Parts: sequence; structure tokens; C-alpha cells
Amino acid sequence: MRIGVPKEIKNHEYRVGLTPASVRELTHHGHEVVVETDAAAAIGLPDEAYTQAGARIADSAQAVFAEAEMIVKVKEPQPAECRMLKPGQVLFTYLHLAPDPEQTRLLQESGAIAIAYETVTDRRGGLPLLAPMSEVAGRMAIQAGAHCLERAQGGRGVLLGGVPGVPAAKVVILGGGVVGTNAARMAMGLEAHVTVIDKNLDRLKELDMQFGPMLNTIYATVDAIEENVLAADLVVGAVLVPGDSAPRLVSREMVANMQRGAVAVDVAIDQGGCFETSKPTTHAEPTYLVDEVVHYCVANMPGGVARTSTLALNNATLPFTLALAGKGWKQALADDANLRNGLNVLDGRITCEGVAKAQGLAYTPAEQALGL
Ligand SMILES: NC(=O)C1=CN([C@@H]2O[C@H](COP(=O)(O)OP(=O)(O)OC[C@H]3O[C@@H](n4cnc5c(N)ncnc54)[C@H](O)[C@@H]3O)[C@@H](O)[C@H]2O)C=CC1
Ligand SMILES: CC(=O)C(=O)O
Ligand SMILES: [Mg+2]
Repeated sequence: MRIGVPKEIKNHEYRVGLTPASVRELTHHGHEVVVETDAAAAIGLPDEAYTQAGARIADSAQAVFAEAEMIVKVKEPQPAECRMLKPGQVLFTYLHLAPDPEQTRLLQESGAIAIAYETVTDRRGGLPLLAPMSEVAGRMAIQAGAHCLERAQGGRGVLLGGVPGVPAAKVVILGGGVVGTNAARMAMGLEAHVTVIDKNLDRLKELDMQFGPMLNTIYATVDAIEENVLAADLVVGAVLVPGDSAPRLVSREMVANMQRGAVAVDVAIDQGGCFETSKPTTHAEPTYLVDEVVHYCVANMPGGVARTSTLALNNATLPFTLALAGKGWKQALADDANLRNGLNVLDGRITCEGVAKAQGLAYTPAEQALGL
């Protein structure tokens, strides 16, 4: 198969769909790879590393989209990229369609086969292609939150760990999945007072076993969320209902009653965010204030540490990329129910239930769309 890797064009997005090591694996298996020039030069992966791995370098995104049978990317295609997609072309990347009607429509119109990293599953019900970026974003959430808490950033001038004689900051994490666990681990490492709130009791039990008495775990009720958010210095939004829009757990009124200079890091912003006051921001302008609460809502946080993130993402995506390239998309999707859960759009039909529900569109089960 001929696989194309365009340079990412989202604001301050320096990740890339394939590393040279992944390219070598694909060319070793007899596939052709074409990479846009300077696709990953910013993270120390120059064109020569790709040519040594067996790729060809193309001088534009247009050239990559024109000749590839499958496009492997990182972020959701921007409108200009959607318009370059062709009927029958496979797109393998993050999509986050639930809160994005424009992209959904453009993908439907393109006739491409759109497979979203974030809805591919594993045998244990996890999300193996979201997990590495959630690990990164969860860890970054505490770095970003600590920075935003500095007074010069609009924060309340609080140090996460406090010092002897002065209490530690209160960090409240909504959602104890991959983002939440990694955020908790970093915040505990900095000696903050950390609370995780989740509606999944089994998950809370696992966290309790993992971290012991240093971590407070609380079952998610409106009451518990309100009480903890209002007392928090830093709130991390880390909930997810796969495929669907994020549940809005923190209302505008709750934000208005938060402490002045408190910080909200809404990692769940890529699925619409879990604060009513959240709107997507960029690495160039990551924060804004609502009622003197600092909001950090960067939708591509891992792009900030693009080298680490690219390597971590490729570790997870490579087996699926190899399967799609080796078997062809139809067979690969037919053989693997977990990969099939990644299929979001086929022949203009929406095959992810969460996306269809979030946008009030008709849902076609992937099996039906594939004629299985
Ligand atoms: N902004 C960014 O750059 C990035 C954003 N993300 C996003 O972060 C979010 C979280 O991802 P993961 O941790 O991987 O998901 P996950 O599935 O591992 O964890 C989500 C947790 O939320 C809990 N949850 C769901 N609904 C809830 C509710 N109503 N109340 C309380 N808890 C609830 C679930 O029980 C689960 O434990 C996702 O939206 C993901 O796309 C991930 C990586 C990067
Ligand atoms: C998952 C996601 O949104 C990201 O890695 O940018
Ligand atoms: Mg306020």
C-alpha cells in the first residue's frame, strides 16, 4: 500500500503520523511511504532520517494527499486537508468528531474511510490509541496548572506543594481514567493535596489500591463535584464517554463561585470540555479568564512535547497501521472488532454511535456499513 504522511498544520502542532522507525517497519513489509518535506524536522527527525528508512519525500501536502491510498496523521484534518481527501482513501488519525459538525460534514462529503485513533478499543475495554496521549496530557495538566497558578498568569499565587508551615494546594481531578491517573501521579509527586472524582466505583477502588492514603477518591455526585470544585486551587477536567461529547460537570454558576485565581485545566476539551465555560485554546494563547478563574483548554496538549508524544503515539498505532496496510482496510476492519470500533465515517455514513448521537445524525453500525 502507498501511505502518505503530511506535515501537521494545527497551531503549534509538531507531532507527526509516522516516525522513521515506523516507516522502516512499513517499507520492510513491502509498503511505499511518502512523507511531506520537513514533516518532523522541528522535533529532530529530518527528511534524511525518512529517506534512510525507505520513504520518499514530497514537496507539498497536496502531493501526499494526491498519491496516498492511506493518510496517517496525528490531529483531526483541518478543512483544507478534508478537501484534499478522495473517495476510497483511508484516513487514520485523531478525529474527535462529536463536537465538530463541520469536520463531520466534510469527511462525509469526501467519501474517505475515516478511522479515529480515539475510538479504537482493546480487549479490556480500554482505548489503546488514546492512552499514550492521555498519559502525556495528564502529566502536562499538572505542569500547565502549576504555571497558571502563578500570580503573573492570573492564578492565585499558590505553590502546588506548599512549604513547611503552609498548606499544599488542593488539586481536584474530574475523571480517574488515563488522564486523571497520570495527573494524580504528577500532582502527588509535587506534594499537592489530590482528590480524584469518578462515577466508576471500580476505577476508584483501583486508584485507592494503587496510590493508598495519599490520594482521596470520591464518588461523582453533583454535590461532591460542587463541594470539591469550589474549594479547589486547580481543577483538571479528565472525563470521557468514548466517542460522545464530554459530560458538562461544572456549570457556569459553579465557576462563578470558584476561588478567585483558581485554575481549570480542561483536558477533555477535545470532546467539547467538561466545564460549561470551556472553549478550545491553542499553545500560542493557552488561557483566558472567566470570573477570574484561569481556563487552560488546549485541545492538542501533547503537541507541546511533540517528540515524546510522537514516539509514544507510534508505539501504539504501528500494529494497526501495519494491519491496515498489509490486509487492506476492508479485511483489517473485518478481522478486528477493536479496530472496527475506530471506524467513524464510511461512504458518508456515520459508524460511531457517540458521534451520531452528539450531532443528531443517523447511525449505521460499522458491521452493516461494511456488509459483514
Ligand atoms: N486536550 C488534549 O490535548 C488531550 C485530551 N484528551 C482527552 O482527555 C479526556 C480523558 O481521556 P482518558 O483519560 O484517556 O479517558 P478514560 O476513558 O481513560 O477516563 C475517563 C474517565 O472519566 C470517567 N467519567 C465519565 N463520565 C463521568 C462522569 N459523568 N462523572 C465522573 N466521571 C466520569 C470514566 O469513568 C473514566 O474513568 C478525553 O476527552 C480525551 O480525548 C486526551 C489526550 C490529549
Ligand atoms: C488526543 C488528542 O487530542 C491529542 O493528542 O491531541
Ligand atoms: Mg469565580
